[in-house]
Amino acid sequence: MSGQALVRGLRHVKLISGRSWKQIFRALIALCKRLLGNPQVAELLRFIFLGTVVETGRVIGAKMVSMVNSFFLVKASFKQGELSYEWVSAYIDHHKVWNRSRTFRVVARNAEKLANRDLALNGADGYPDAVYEPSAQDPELFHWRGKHWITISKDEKEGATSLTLQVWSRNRSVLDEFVQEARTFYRTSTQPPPRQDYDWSQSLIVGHFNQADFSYDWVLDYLQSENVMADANEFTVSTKQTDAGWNRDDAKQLVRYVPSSNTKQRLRWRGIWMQVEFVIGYEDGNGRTSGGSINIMLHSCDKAVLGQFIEAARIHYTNASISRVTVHLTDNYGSWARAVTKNRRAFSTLILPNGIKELILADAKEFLASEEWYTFAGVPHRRGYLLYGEPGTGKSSTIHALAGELGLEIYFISLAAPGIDDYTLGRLIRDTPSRCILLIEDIDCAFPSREEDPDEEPLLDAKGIPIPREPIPPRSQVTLAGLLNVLDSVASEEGRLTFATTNHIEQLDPALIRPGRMDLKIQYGLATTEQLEQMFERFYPYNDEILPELGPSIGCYFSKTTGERLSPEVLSGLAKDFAVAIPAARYSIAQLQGYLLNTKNDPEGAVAGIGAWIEAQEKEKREIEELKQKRRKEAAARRAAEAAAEKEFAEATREGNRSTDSVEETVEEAS
Ligand SMILES: Nc1ncnc2c1ncn2[C@@H]1O[C@H](COP(=O)(O)OP(=O)(O)OP(=O)(O)O)[C@@H](O)[C@H]1O
Repeated sequence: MSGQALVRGLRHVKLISGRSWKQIFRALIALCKRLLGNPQVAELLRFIFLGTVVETGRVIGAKMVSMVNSFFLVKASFKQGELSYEWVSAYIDHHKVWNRSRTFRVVARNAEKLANRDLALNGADGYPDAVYEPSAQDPELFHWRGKHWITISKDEKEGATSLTLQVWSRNRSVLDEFVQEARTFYRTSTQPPPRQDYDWSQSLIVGHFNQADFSYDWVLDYLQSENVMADANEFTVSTKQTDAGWNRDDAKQLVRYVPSSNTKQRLRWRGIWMQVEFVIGYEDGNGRTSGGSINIMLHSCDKAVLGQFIEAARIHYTNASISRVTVHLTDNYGSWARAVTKNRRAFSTLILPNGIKELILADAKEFLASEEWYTFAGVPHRRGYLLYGEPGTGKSSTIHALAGELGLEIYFISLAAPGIDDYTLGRLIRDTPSRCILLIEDIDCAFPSREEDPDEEPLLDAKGIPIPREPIPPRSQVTLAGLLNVLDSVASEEGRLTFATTNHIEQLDPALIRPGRMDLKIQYGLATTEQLEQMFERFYPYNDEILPELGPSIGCYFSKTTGERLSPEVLSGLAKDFAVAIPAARYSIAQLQGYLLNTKNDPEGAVAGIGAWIEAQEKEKREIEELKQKRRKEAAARRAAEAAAEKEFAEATREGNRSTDSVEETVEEAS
């Protein structure tokens, strides 16, 4: 439009002000005619009209397509991280939907473990195979059950994958059936589900078992028996026999495959898939691990299944421990750490003076069997045993053998262990089950001690009066009051056998060993002649079933001089010679066991060499005694010198004070 036309138009607008509507309308029509007469304006209006028609057509077309879609298509999307994604994904993999695809991501995997092995280029040379994994791609058409067409597309956005299904059907039930079938396929598949990092606690049952809890041991043991490591490919190789691992029961196996931290294994248990995650704890200064856990994700949302699993684990554990004794140990933080299991020690292998073994066993059995009586009589159902005496005389061995005999687990507490104080001791005891053996070793370390040595020079003060010695502070943070509290607590009333051992009964407070806390006190002494004879017979038994031609074996020994097999009579004679050759109550069984281990297959040699061994022992004892005497004398001389120096200093100070006083007096007199 030219500038003149615009000016003319505006002039016209001015003219219309104050006129009637009819005149205004006429003026507008005249203006439009004049504008339409302009070819550029006419062109612009034509464009606007055409654009409006095309856009309206497009919108109507899209609306119609969407109407048709919603009429003939059912659409569903599945997002990775959801269990439903896994169902559909596994199902379409199984139906090889992606095999016709032409867009892949090539990865290196062990083809044997793949659900869709057809997508792998098998090598079978022990090296990973090239595997074609379907990647985000154009939709695939899947002819499901031969009658329904489903378009499947896979999208990857910001690392998250989703599947979109479009079912070509008027009926939504086709989609329902498809999802249902995928779900059933996944649940019943013999192919392990892929390892998952997602938190599915909303849809599946997840159980956490902490190392500090006893259920951890049950579950760990059970999982090993169920061969949970079968599909693992990440291990920590351990040669430590205390580490529970794969091949644990094979004694010949030198290395064990312990699950690596945070590895996830799949296991099918009674038809239900479960994913097991091992979280390995940290190792404390004593080489024990704590803080670990086992997390189990059951492919079920029935809580009862978890209960059944735990019960199965518990029963398995109990059965397995019939031939073994479980010892629970504490960690540095005052909690029960993982248990160790030891082979059961036969009660018959204990060599104790006549009747002692039988007495302990009968007493413990009677106690366990009389729970009702205790309740009836209103007496706390607990029993305390104090085993005291020289080191190496069989106190700990008795408790281990008894635990095996009674099928009880041992809860071992060392009062001197770091982290054990009154509070943690109480907590530990509360956390033990009823019917177990609570073993408190070296109970004396909770008390201040002072080893009185009769030969030691008494320490005298300046006036020559003996100074009482400072008691050596206890090695434990547990106080007597704390210990008594724990022994008397309600938690100790549930059929628990408390065993305490000490080498120094004289250091124990009488309150601790009174009946009710320590009901049976048994002294363990150095080996008697009778025990020595029994010990020899245990080391060199005579076994009729072993033929001499089979060579030396347990129960078959040959004379070094004649080469003949030693008869039972000869062995019995040797046992007597051995026992009388050793002074009674002079050596512990542990010491003699050490000696006999050197002559395991040579009973004659054991008897022949015992004299020299005793001589060496006595010589060693004498030397130690002499060294002790020497140290004592040195210490006494040092103390005497210190006392003399102190005395001299005190006298010099007194002398100095006297002379100062006399100088002051002289000065005063002079003034
Ligand atoms: N009376 C015994 N019968 C059988 N074996 C024994 C006996 N005494 C000691 N032994 C053997 O000696 C070793 C040490 O024994 P044990 O640990 O039971 O002694 P202890 O009295 O508990 O010693 P400590 O007071 O030092 O703890 C074990 O290998 C055990 O087999």
